[in-house]
This record gives sequence, C-alpha cells and structure tokens, in this order.
Amino acid sequence: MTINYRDFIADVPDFPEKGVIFRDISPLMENGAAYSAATNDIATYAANKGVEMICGPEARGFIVGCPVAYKLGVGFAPARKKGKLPRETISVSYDLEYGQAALYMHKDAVKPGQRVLVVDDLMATGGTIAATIKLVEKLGGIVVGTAFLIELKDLHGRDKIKNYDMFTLMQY
Ligand SMILES: O=P(O)(O)OC[C@H]1O[C@H](OP(=O)(O)OP(=O)(O)O)[C@H](O)[C@@H]1O
Ligand SMILES: Nc1ncnc2[nH]cnc12
Repeated sequence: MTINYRDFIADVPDFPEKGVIFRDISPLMENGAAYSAATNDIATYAANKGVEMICGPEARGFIVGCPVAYKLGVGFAPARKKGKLPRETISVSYDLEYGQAALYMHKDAVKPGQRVLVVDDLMATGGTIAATIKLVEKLGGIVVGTAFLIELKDLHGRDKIKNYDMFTLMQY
C-alpha cells in the first residue's frame, strides 16, 4: 500500500503565533502504518549512506530519529535544550521561525569519525538542523546526510545546509 504522508499532517493556522501555519505531525505518529512507513523510508536512506549513529534535536527529532536508530541497530545521540543533560556538554545557539534557542550535546555523544545522520521532523528556517550539524561536527562526527518528514520550502532552510545531502518525505 502506498501512503500519502500529507493525509497525516494537520495544518493549524496561527499556532503558536499569528501568521504561522503549524504542520502538526501527531496524526502521522498516531497511525501505525504511516509512522512505520516514514521510519522505513528514512532508514533506507540512512542505510544507503552507511550511517553509524543518528542524531536529532529535542523534542520532535527524537520522535523521528529514535525509531530509525532502532530499525538500523545503531545509536541515537540527543541534542537537547538548556539544562537537560547532566554531564559535560558543548552548545550552539540558533534562531527559530518563532524565537531564539540553544542546543546542547554531551561531549562524548558522538565519536570522532563516526558517520552521522541528522534527523528532525521538520525544516523551517533551518536554524535547528544547522545547529545540530555544528554540534555533531564539533564532536568530530561526519554528517553524511540529513532527513526530515517535512520541509517548509518558502523559508529556504535548505540554503543553510546546502553542503549536506537532504532527504524529505513532504514539502510545503
Ligand atoms: O528549521 P527551524 O526554523 O529551526 O525550525 C524547525 C524546528 O522547530 C521545531 O522544533 P521546536 O523548537 O518548536 O521544538 P520541539 O521539537 O520541542 O517542539 C521543529 O521540531 C524543528 O526542530
Ligand atoms: N510551521 C511549523 N510547523 C510545525 N513545526 C514548526 N517548527 C517551526 N516551524 C514550524
């Protein structure tokens, strides 16, 4: 059965602030067939890249990245928001479509030379994924690809990561 992923995205106008159309992935996550097809599609992309580790930003990057890591039998390294990681961290600050933020990773989360896939649910301005890539590279990881459920093309996030291969299931 072919899945039309867009059937599982809820478009919510003016959330979390006026003018933003929020692309809600929760109907996709709540549907076993759609969630597992999306996981399998990203896992196939990752396997072809020889990925040894998946990295994703809190929180929705975990929802997409962890099942891919499980499917491939590789590890998952979280990039987390301030104050969440208990051991020594490195950090990178970035801009959001609606705000400012910073992400942190444990210093030993990625090993030098490891082939890493950076995953998130959605690319908007590209700030989050660019920050996550920077964190992985600071740790010596090699970012061999990026993967998303959704790319918001009008925000040109791809320009921020144009040196990296990118896989997306949906574009708006
Ligand atoms: O491309 P960008 O402009 O950086 O935006 C995309 C990011 O924004 C959302 O996360 P958010 O920071 O809202 O956090 P959440 O996953 O915890 O909801 C989304 O899950 C991406 O990580
Ligand atoms: N428009 C959007 N919908 C869902 N998540 C987002 N994260 C940043 N922009 C978003």
